[in-house]
Amino acid sequence: MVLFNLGGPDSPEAVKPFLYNLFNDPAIISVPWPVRPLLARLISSRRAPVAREIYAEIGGRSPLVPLTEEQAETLAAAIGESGEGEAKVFIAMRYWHPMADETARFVKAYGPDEIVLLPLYPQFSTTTTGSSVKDWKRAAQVAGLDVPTRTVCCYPLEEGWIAAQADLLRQAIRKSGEGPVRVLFSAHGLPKKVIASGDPYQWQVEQTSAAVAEAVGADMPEWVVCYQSRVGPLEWIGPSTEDEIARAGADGVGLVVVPIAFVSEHSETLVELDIEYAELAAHKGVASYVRVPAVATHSSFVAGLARVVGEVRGRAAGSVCPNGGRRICPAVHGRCPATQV
Ligand SMILES: C=CC1=C(C)c2cc3[nH]c(cc4nc(cc5[nH]c(cc1n2)c(C)c5CCC(=O)O)C(CCC(=O)O)=C4C)c(C)c3C=C
Ligand SMILES: [Fe+2]
Ligand SMILES: [Fe+2]
Repeated sequence: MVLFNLGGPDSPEAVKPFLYNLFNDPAIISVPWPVRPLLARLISSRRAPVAREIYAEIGGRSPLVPLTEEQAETLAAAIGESGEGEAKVFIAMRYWHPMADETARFVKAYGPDEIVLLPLYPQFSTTTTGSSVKDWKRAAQVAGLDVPTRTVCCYPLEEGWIAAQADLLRQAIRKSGEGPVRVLFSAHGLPKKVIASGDPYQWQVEQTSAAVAEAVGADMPEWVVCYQSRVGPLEWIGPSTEDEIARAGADGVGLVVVPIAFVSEHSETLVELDIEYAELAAHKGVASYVRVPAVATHSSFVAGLARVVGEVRGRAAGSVCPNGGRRICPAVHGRCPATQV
């Protein structure tokens, strides 16, 4: 099994090459070669000092790889216990090490009889899962890895994932104390043109948020979906998390903020949500500000991942949609997005 995530710099020196890899991805910047690498060089040079300051707040490096390794170990143990048979779990990061080429060589040396590609992104986007799957296919070919492969597209409504989020949210609501509270489901944003070209991400984020709100049940306060982490000059989907924080201040409500598209902690949760947005909330007079932790190795989440893997193992090789393909994003696309990569 191969877990996909974005990856992050493991030292201050790695920030610029990590950003270069990110902006040189055609799924992130859709301009043709050779303009894209030139543009990527320019943007990564400009962004690096800002990004270095962000990572300096959390020790100069992203915790994403060690946290993903913990998820991999926990998932391997859960699959072992479920009686589904032996599973070795590898990780492949999209923009920093260990990247697909390195991982594909390790997988080849291990010699599996079947591979399951499992994104650590519950909602499908061409910019995340789509990009990782495409890169894996290239790397597997280079490594001479010719093994039946199943690709999980997404699991926005998976029972264990929803239960884990609802459990953590319920605890946070209890912590937030007296007074009216509003829940912000905050997801990483995307440029509007990505959504306009058929990306199901926003639709799936809304589906996840509604399912978590329903699972929390009677204790669920009013809630809204919003989008964080905007970079670049394009217009992004909204409302922005910053605007929602300002609105909460004006309305005199406290906030509980749920990272709804991230399953582990990294710069966008530990710096953006915990430092920058917490400061903004204080500045805007928001009565209280509680951030829900990422699901990480929550037992319900890991059990859910193990279930998704169990469902796709042994099926006909190719892309497998555990959500029923056509059913999951009817308003946005006709087929499972993973089959279109
Ligand atoms: C659901 C997850 C993510 C989507 C969708 C996504 C799209 C996207 N991201 C950028 C630009 C940047 N992202 C950066 C960091 C980053 N992004 C995600 C996830 C999604 N990105 C994660 C998990 C991280 C954190 C990495 C870590 O800390 O380990 C960064 C770098 C940090 C910074 O400079 O602020 C950039 C830049 C774009 C342009 C985009 C969609 C087009
Ligand atoms: Fe991002
Ligand atoms: Fe699908």
